[in-house]
Amino acid sequence: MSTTAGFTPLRSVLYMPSSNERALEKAKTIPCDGLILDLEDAVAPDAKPAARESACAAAASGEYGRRTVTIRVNGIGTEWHDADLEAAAAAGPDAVVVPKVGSAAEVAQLVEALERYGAPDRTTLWAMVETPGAILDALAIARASQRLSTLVMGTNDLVKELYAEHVPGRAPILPSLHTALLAARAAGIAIVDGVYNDVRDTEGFAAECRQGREMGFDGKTLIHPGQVEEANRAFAPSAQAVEDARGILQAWEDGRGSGVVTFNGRMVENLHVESAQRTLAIHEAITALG
Ligand SMILES: CC(C)(COP(=O)(O)OP(=O)(O)OC[C@H]1O[C@@H](n2cnc3c(N)ncnc32)[C@H](O)[C@@H]1OP(=O)(O)O)[C@@H](O)C(=O)NCCC(=O)NCCSC(=O)C[C@H](O)C(=O)O
Ligand SMILES: [Mg+2]
Repeated sequence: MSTTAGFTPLRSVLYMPSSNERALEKAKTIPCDGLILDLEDAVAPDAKPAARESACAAAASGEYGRRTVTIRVNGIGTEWHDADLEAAAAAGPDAVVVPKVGSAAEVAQLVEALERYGAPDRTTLWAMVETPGAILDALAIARASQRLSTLVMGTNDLVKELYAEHVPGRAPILPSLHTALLAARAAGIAIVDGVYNDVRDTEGFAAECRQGREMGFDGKTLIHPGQVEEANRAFAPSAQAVEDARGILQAWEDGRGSGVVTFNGRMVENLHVESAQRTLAIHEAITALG
């Protein structure tokens, strides 16, 4: 995991079935910010024990460089959950991703289990919010533990549970996306958007990245290496945004002492300075990835 001044880029977080050895190998060269080694939906029941071993070996290998490496375990209440969590805790990935987290009490239960199984302090918890109950309890979930660092949208399950439909623009789930975003920001944690299922539809994917960025997501979860480049571009500050941020800081510096200045004809107050500083911190963290 690569972090600059406490900021870890999560523009592109790629799922891969942990049962797919080729994908696990290929991931070492894919320029994504994060990996989710999946044990849940992408792995058939009879392949789960072997996939668990492969995911844990990969996470413990140290062969994924600067990428944030996570393991998605099977959900609470499934026959695989306890063994997944115990093995993942011992492997010590950057995070353990838990699907279908439903309440703050479940977060507390997961954190207690990670500690009981000896997970290193560096291993955080990522909670997937993908059920109606999780959306309605999103703030309590997001604030439930210091160990919870990230919310992950599960938009396939959400659409399924709502009896909704996948449509361009995502109108049926926008209230849910906003609610989860509000919760993450109120709790001061990261949040990544859901996946785009049509790996051939590059235009639709780019539009959804743009929408996610404009809403405030830190990045997007992905299902195919071909989606990485666009997500990295969409969730990074543009060259213009970086230039503007530098200009705002300079204008503020030049007008030292006054509570309001202008930059390119636009009003600049302290809050705009804070946004500019955040933009530059993100830009520096991304640049440091090399
Ligand atoms: C979607 C896929 C099944 C498509 O597979 P395929 O048609 O085989 O892809 P390609 O032939 O284009 O693959 C080209 C090469 O890239 C490698 N590859 C493909 N996908 C990945 C990947 N995700 N990570 C790493 N490498 C990947 C292939 O191995 C090929 O390599 P090579 O042979 O060397 O050329 C497939 O992309 C796939 O399985 N994707 C991941 C599916 C997944 O993990 N799903 C679960 C998570 S989504 C979800 O559940 C979200 C949430 O819970 C919700 O509710 O929304
Ligand atoms: Mg799901």
